[in-house]
Amino acid sequence: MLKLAPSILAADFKKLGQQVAEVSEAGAQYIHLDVMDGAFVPSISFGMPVIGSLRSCSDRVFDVHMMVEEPGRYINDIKEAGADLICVHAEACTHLDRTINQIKEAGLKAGVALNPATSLSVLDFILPEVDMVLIMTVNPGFGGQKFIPYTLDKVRALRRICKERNLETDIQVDGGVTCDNVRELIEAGANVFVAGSAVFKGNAAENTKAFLKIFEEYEV
Ligand SMILES: O=C(CO)[C@@H](O)[C@H](O)COP(=O)(O)O
Repeated sequence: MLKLAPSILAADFKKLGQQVAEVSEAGAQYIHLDVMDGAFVPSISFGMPVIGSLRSCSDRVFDVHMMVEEPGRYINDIKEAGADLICVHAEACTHLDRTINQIKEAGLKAGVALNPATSLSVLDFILPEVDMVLIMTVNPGFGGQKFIPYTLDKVRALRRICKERNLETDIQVDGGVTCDNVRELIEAGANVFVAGSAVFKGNAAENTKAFLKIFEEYEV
């Protein structure tokens, strides 16, 4: 199933709860929450208190993207705040296997994220252990960036590897995703689509529905 994960980084923070409720009611399956520490990425966003206070605004999957050095330090706190899925960067974990296990032992879905230039080979051994791989389609740290075209080949290659290994791993893409390029991403093999600006700039409910309408073209 194709899923939309609106990234609240692009939402109007003055009315965050309302915006999260709007995209949830419009049918978005996930809410994407970008946690940034100012070290792994240049910017600082928000953390547990914000995630916790948004939890009552939506019953959708809370998909927390940790752009944080050594995210293993925060797994239990993020779970307590209301996460359903935690995605950590391979580049930010000295002990990726341990961190993935921490997430799973906490009873949450586990994802691993890769920066655009990071090779898929880092997934060789961990792939069967994760529920989702996040292929960054921009360099992480900011919303509103331009999609990096070579990441499409990376998505294609990862879907091929998953098929060869008989794995139904979710492939999430994040950065510069719009209604104009989402078909190409679907055809490349992605099935979870993070969109910040393309959802929250303008009418968030209408933009959500526009993505979901495109997804219907692919549902059998
Ligand atoms: O993780 C990130 C940025 O690091 C993303 O989730 C962005 O928030 C996506 O924003 P758009 O490119 O869709 O505006």
